[in-house]
Amino acid sequence: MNDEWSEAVDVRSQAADRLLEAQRSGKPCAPVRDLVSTADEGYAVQEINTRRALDEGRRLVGRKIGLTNLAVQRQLGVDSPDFGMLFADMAYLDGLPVPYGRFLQPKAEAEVALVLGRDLVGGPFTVAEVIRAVDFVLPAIEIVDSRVADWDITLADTIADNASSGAFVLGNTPIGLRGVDLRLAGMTMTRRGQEVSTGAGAACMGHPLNAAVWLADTLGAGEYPLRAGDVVLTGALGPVVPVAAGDVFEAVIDGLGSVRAVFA
Ligand SMILES: C=C/C=C(\O)C(=O)O
Repeated sequence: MNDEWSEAVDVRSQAADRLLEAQRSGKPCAPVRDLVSTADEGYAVQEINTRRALDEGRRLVGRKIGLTNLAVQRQLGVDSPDFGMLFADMAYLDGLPVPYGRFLQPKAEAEVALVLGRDLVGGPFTVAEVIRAVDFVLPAIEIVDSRVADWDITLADTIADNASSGAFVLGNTPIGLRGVDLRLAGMTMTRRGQEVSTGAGAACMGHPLNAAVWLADTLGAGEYPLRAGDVVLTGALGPVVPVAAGDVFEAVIDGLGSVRAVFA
């Protein structure tokens, strides 16, 4: 290893350590953009903490796609999608308690979740190949969280921070893609009965399957391609909403049904 290379590795490890310590201590940290500035560097940091998670025995069960919605990009001041890893311990059941205390600064967003029945290795993929790989679709609430204080994030910060992922709740009624127009599917999310976010499938890169093709292509040739059984959270359909302890969110997506996140 030359000096320049080992210095880059060291800097990325420092960024990964800072984010992991924030997660473990429950105390948000400073952004990591003093250490990493590009998307690629952010993914290198994310991968360090992914390896640590896998080494600890956490099970990879899917991916989230983030920043697919122009409104969300504007909210966060970024201009491209990204992805993060979903582990089994991040999954909660529809309508059952989600422990508020596991998050630092949680926000909720409603999404279309795809569950794959086939691997998507290699690529690039056509939309037809991705459709054939989707076993079923579910409504989902993703709880995003940032280890970075006050959500003061750039694209590199959020990518390094596992795309600001926190947890997710899936609906319980699987629906086939046949006959569902995800582009036109409207979404309404309420908090304690009050409407707080609305949108439609088209808000997610024009169609949630476009986001899925982007993800499959991005991961297909890498170390962690999409596999049969993986959950893919395709990205927020409407504005992201802050969560307080005791909140109950319900998201309804036309054609897919509903899902509830109940914060204990
Ligand atoms: C910061 C996270 C954003 C997302 O998860 C999203 O846009 O879906």
